[in-house]
Amino acid sequence: MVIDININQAGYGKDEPIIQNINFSIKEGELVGLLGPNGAGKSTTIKSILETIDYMDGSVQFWDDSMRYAYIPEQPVYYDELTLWEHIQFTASMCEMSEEKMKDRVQPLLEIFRLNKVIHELPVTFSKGMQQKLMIILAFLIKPNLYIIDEPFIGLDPKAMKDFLRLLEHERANGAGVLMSTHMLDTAERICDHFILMSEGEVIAQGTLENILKAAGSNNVVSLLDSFEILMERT
Ligand SMILES: Nc1ncnc2c1ncn2[C@@H]1O[C@H](COP(=O)(O)OP(=O)(O)OP(=O)(O)O)[C@@H](O)[C@H]1O
Repeated sequence: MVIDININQAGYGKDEPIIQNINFSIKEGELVGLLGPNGAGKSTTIKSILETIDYMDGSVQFWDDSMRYAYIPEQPVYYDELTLWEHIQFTASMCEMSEEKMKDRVQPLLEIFRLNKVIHELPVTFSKGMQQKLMIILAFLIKPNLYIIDEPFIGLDPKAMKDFLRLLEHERANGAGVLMSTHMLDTAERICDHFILMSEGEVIAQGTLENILKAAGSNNVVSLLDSFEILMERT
């Protein structure tokens, strides 16, 4: 087990809970998809896990204190005055990583994501996709126990997406867990082991694809998208 999440209520003010009764855990190597329409509460759930939410009643527990996570946000977050290389150095120093280890890990990533030529430039001059790649490189640099990824499928070009998923697969094989929020149900269906379907701040179904198809309860339901539509209609 990597993390156990039990959120009774959370939101942006104590009197107005936005999400309720969100309970799930993520095991080593598991990819859990957090799915739901706009406003369902996916980002609020992620903020609760990251403990950046204003109000939460519940608990978020890593299996042991030495575990750490990396968060890849949908909107890239960076320091305006630091270059790409300085971001890498700063992240490595926060993790007390040696310069040698940092270079070993980061060089292949810079090559894969084709950012070698801009290492001494400021991310503010990058395209959105390049900024997203910076977020991804920083996450893979620290090799966390848990990757928390908010909508990775918008902004990256097809090759970058393929490379990203391949690297993630490698991390999972080494025991990292992943929580990924997305609207891309066809891709989620292909890559996730577990699904959490949210609507209006609550979980309407969770489990394996088989569990979700079963919960939708129709013999004609063959895809995650179909099940989601049926389950949404019921709420
Ligand atoms: N900072 C905030 N203050 C108050 N309410 C907020 C805030 N951020 C989000 N909300 C509300 O919380 C609810 C859930 O929003 P959230 O961003 O968690 O949804 P989401 O599932 O991530 O949606 P999307 O797919 O559009 O990103 C929405 O009704 C939204 O208006």
